[in-house]
Amino acid sequence: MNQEMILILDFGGQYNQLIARRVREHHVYCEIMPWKKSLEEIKAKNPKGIIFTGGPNSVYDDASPKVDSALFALGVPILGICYGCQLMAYTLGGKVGHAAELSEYGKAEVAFDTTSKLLKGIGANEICWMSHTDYVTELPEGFRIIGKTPTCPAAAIECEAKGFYGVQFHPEVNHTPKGSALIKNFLFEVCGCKGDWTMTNYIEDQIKKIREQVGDGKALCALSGGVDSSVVAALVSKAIGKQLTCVFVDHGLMRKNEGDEVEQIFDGYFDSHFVRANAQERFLSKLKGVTDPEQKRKIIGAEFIRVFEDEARKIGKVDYLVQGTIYPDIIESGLGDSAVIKSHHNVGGLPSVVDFEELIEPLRLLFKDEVRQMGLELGLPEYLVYRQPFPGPGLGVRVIGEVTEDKVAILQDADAIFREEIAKAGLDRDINQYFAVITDVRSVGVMGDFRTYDYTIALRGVTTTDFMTADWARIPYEVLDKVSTRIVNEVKHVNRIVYDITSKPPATIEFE
Ligand SMILES: Nc1ncnc2c1ncn2[C@@H]1O[C@H](COP(=O)(O)OP(=O)(O)OP(=O)(O)O)[C@@H](O)[C@H]1O
Ligand SMILES: O=c1[nH]c(=O)c2[nH+]cn([C@@H]3O[C@H](COP(=O)(O)O)[C@@H](O)[C@H]3O)c2[nH]1
Ligand SMILES: NC(=O)CC[C@H](N)C(=O)O
Ligand SMILES: [Mg+2]
Repeated sequence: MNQEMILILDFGGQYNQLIARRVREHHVYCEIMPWKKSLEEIKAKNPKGIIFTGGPNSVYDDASPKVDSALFALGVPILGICYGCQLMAYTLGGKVGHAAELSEYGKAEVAFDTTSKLLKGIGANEICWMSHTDYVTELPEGFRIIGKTPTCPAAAIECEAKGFYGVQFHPEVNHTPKGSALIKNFLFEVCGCKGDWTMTNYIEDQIKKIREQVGDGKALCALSGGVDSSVVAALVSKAIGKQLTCVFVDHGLMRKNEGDEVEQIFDGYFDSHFVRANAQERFLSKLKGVTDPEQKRKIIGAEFIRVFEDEARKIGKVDYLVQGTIYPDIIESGLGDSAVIKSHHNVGGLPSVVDFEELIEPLRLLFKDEVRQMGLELGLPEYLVYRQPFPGPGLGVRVIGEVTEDKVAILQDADAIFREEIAKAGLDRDINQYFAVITDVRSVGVMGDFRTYDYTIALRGVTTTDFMTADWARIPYEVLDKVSTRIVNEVKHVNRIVYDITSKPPATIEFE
């Protein structure tokens, strides 16, 4: 890719993803790189500008992350944020102090010197969001102060001649209303970016790259019908057409009619081969008698791989495996110094087992909303692009206890009614994920003067942006009432409906 790019050096701050989002919002491409990368690797990226992120450490600790001072001699503009600002000042010969009594957390009004390029169009007094204890006490040579608060004398600094800027506050968060404007100024006024990052260009670049990589080889794509794998299949099929085979594994744990729907949509949809592997019985027999959630997940994950291997063998020699890995997947798996959040047991284990030479992951640097945008540009219909996520293990983690054909069928019917009513009420875009769960609890009911002893269905609906934390959705009572009435009337062996009102944490989104 030869378009202009900004490099974000990650020092372990909590908002690093947000910095990347803010930069890309201005149509400038950027990548996050761990601070440990060598000067050579940084130079090889040929960045138009570098942003140092915040971080939990203090620069005067010997063990804290540092940068090669030669970085400052590359002639590339640098913006340091919080720890990044302190690190820049420290490395260039300034001083950084610690003042526990002067810690600033939250909003502060910063008085700016608006003659600075970085502050073009920004007011003389603006609210900015702070989160620090250390601060720059002595500027390096050639620097001047362009922003201060009563407690922080160097809230913003610059060395215009070299294109070095530092801010003690966090311009990337929404609590700094003019933060986006400041980042824009850094990109356009300081680094001279043009803003040439568009999804159309990115798609073209990726298609070219994939063609070069694959040559006349063959590739395989695990296609679930979910957003990420659908978009990646659309992209790769545009690049290499018939050299790609998409394999959809129907494990019998899909939502009602979903297996047929996926087949209907994707068989012949792309210019590639499509295979539906009907593996319902294989999965069910492996899951017989198993009740432990982790064991269920492991069995499903392993069986996925077996099915996949079988399909790969039928196709012959396959050199490449296409995956819909997206940026948050990578960040959550512990890129740089950010903490590992959770490794879900899904089909991520495929490449180590099946013999592929290389992975193709063209979405690995995109955020979910960018993936959706790509899907739309590639012509995928909105209902596919805006689907709610559906976990790889499927209903296997929504049937509590042993998975049986009967319980799966009851759950599919109840879940279909719930989803139908949510859509009818126009709530499907507001609630980020919603589904039914069949609990392993049976209880006594009375229906038509008879005693029943049947299952309890739990409904779950959450609002979330990142799926790492979530709140339970305030679904209107009338909608819940309708769903409840319909399920107990239309689905046999269900006599009780409950609604889950826990957030994550302490609960998780899925029950298992
Ligand atoms: N039933 C399936 N058949 C084939 N591949 C699958 C199946 N379920 C999951 N996968 C593979 O596992 C990957 C991870 O699943 P994941 O649910 O995270 O992504 P997705 O289904 O593509 O998108 P979404 O997050 O919207 O559900 C998928 O991209 C796909 O490659
Ligand atoms: O592809 C997947 N494979 C899995 O094994 C898996 N487990 C949970 N999820 C989805 O991840 C999000 C967070 O789920 P939890 O709060 O239950 O951990 C929610 O969106 C879940 O649906 C999975 N996705
Ligand atoms: N948010 C940050 O980057 C904090 C930097 C440094 N640890 C401080 O306390 O000042
Ligand atoms: Mg999925």
